[in-house]
Amino acid sequence: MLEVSHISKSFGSKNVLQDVSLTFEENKIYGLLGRNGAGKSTLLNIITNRIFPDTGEVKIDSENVNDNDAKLGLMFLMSEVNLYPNGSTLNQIIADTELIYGSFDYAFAKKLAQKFELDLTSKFGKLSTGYNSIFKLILALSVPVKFVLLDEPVLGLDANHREMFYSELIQSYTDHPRTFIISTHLIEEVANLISDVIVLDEGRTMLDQPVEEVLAKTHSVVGPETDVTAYTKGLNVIGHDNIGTIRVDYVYGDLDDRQLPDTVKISNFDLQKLFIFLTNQFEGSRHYEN
Ligand SMILES: Nc1ncnc2c1ncn2[C@@H]1O[C@H](COP(=O)(O)OP(=O)(O)OP(=O)(O)O)[C@@H](O)[C@H]1O
Repeated sequence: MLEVSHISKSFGSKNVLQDVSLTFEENKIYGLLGRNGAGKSTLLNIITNRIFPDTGEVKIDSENVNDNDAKLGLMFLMSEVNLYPNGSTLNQIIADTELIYGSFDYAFAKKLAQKFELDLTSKFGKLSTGYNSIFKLILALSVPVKFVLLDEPVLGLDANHREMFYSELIQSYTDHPRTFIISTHLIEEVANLISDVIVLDEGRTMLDQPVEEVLAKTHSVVGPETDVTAYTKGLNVIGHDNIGTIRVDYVYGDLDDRQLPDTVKISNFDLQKLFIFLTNQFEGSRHYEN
């Protein structure tokens, strides 16, 4: 179990993370969502000890990860930052990675390189943006860690390669279950992949729940405007659409046993819509978990 407790971090006068506490359980796939600048990369960097929080701590199985090689070796962070020398070949970087992590799934890495048509004798610095991501993803999926953290994993990948990556990730997870934390803006693409969703908003935890539970609380209420607004009065309406005389109210939360008029229909809506409405709400109506 990976635990983040009361993490706060400022850069100058900007509070980037404010009292963030999260628990990442074994063998789950977490989607870490948030608008630009919400603090996602900062959080992933703090978890993996690349930067340090002002307050709070990160623990794996109750042990602080700070300067703790045994615990840090259980995590791998793939991010936009290039940690590898431009002049090294991909094979050399793989060998170095094996040294750091103690072992490496060469067969799997080779299979992936073949599938993505990546030549492992290429120099790292010569890779295109997409292939730079592909190589780092191959590393992330081939190292023997318990926690794989992916920060914008599909940056620069074309649609075919993104599909391939998602299916390889599912296959790899099925073969060797472990915990994934995936920070992404491509919510629709990961919606069927993730088991739990975390939304960071302006450095605070807005949502931290299993996807199934979250979706069960989404209700789009459709019908004639007066009937819809009368029905949703007092409910947590987080957004609405008007299509001519038809109104859709988007409700997040449990519905009570109020009478549903015949003219009004209710169904669930998706994670991306929920994310947009939640992170667009007026300052005063935003609800945080901390
Ligand atoms: N080293 C730094 N020095 C100063 N400010 C920083 C530093 N790193 C991050 N920030 C600021 O912290 C805030 C959060 O950045 P962060 O990269 O964590 O957000 P993010 O959620 O990953 O955003 P994006 O989705 O745009 O990548 C931003 O306002 C950013 O400018």
